[in-house]
Amino acid sequence: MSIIEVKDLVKEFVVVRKKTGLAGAVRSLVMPDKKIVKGVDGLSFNIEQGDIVGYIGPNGAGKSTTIKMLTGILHPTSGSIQVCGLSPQKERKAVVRQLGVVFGQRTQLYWDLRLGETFELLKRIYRIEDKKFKHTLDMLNDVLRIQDFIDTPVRQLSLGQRMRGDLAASMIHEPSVLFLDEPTIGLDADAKHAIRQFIKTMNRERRMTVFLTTHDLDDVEQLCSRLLVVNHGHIVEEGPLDTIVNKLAPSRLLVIELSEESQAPEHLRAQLVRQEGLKLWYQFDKAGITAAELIADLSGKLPIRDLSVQEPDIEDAIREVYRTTG
Ligand SMILES: Nc1ncnc2c1ncn2[C@@H]1O[C@H](COP(=O)(O)OP(=O)(O)OP(=O)(O)O)[C@@H](O)[C@H]1O
Repeated sequence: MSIIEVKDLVKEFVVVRKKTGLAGAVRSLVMPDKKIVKGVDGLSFNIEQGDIVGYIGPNGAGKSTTIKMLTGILHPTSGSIQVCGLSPQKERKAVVRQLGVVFGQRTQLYWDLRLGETFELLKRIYRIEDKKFKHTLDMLNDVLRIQDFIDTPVRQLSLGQRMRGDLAASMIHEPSVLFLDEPTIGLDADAKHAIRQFIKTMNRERRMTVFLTTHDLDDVEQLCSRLLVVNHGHIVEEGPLDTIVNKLAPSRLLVIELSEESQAPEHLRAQLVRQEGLKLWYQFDKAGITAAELIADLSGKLPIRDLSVQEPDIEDAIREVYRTTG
């Protein structure tokens, strides 16, 4: 059984269009002009335990709406969700014990409490015994280095410290699934690195399943074993990042620098697309020939001084998915 199962999920929001002016306001009250907005529209996917899945899509694609339904905050209009074999809507209390949730744009911490007091409060809410609590906090401190600011009120924490505090708080009750909605947004390079290390460690050592939404493709590259690309509320691509990029942008470039001027040879499975002075660019498809084979073929015919292989741009490939499914 998959740890998360989503089938034919739909979430409709009713939006009332406001009319302008006093007469318009009165008319809106008597006869509201209602419009249905589909936040999620026929969404289906499964996630296996221990996966780190990147859930990506353009603005307004339905990512946050999905996370809110998976964590029981929102009720679907139709369709079914199972998380750890439970319904987040019907068995919310039991599901919440299994989940950690972090929203990068909004803290879950108590603004007026010190970070350590927040952890104490969560300990009581989840009824965690002293020994286990101390053990988990020590482990979280090892990875997230929260000890330095554990006595600081949450309102005074920097964004990076707050984010580490949020992640620690989401892990206090040792959940089996962690939902992260843009966990690295606005963070500097060091803080991003720390958060990514934390996610990798929790996944490796505790087999924790991670469901991650992000607009930062470095998060995706460094963390995710699998991607779900959502657009207009349903899945438009899925699979490992490499597979998606290879499918959309199969060409690579071999850039060769010559030691002396030479006639560039033709090649059956690569195309000479550019030549400038001592520099040559050959375009080739990974499925047709490997870079090693092409280099071996050309090195006998050309005086090569230096070379490099340019992989396709991941952002371009992902933008292409959004464009073609938009
Ligand atoms: N409470 C709401 N009332 C009305 N419409 C909503 C509501 N919440 C979301 N929507 C609409 O549902 C769609 C999906 O929104 P959602 O916030 O899930 O997108 P997202 O993929 O998380 O976007 P972003 O990357 O910008 O955060 C959008 O069209 C949005 O306007």
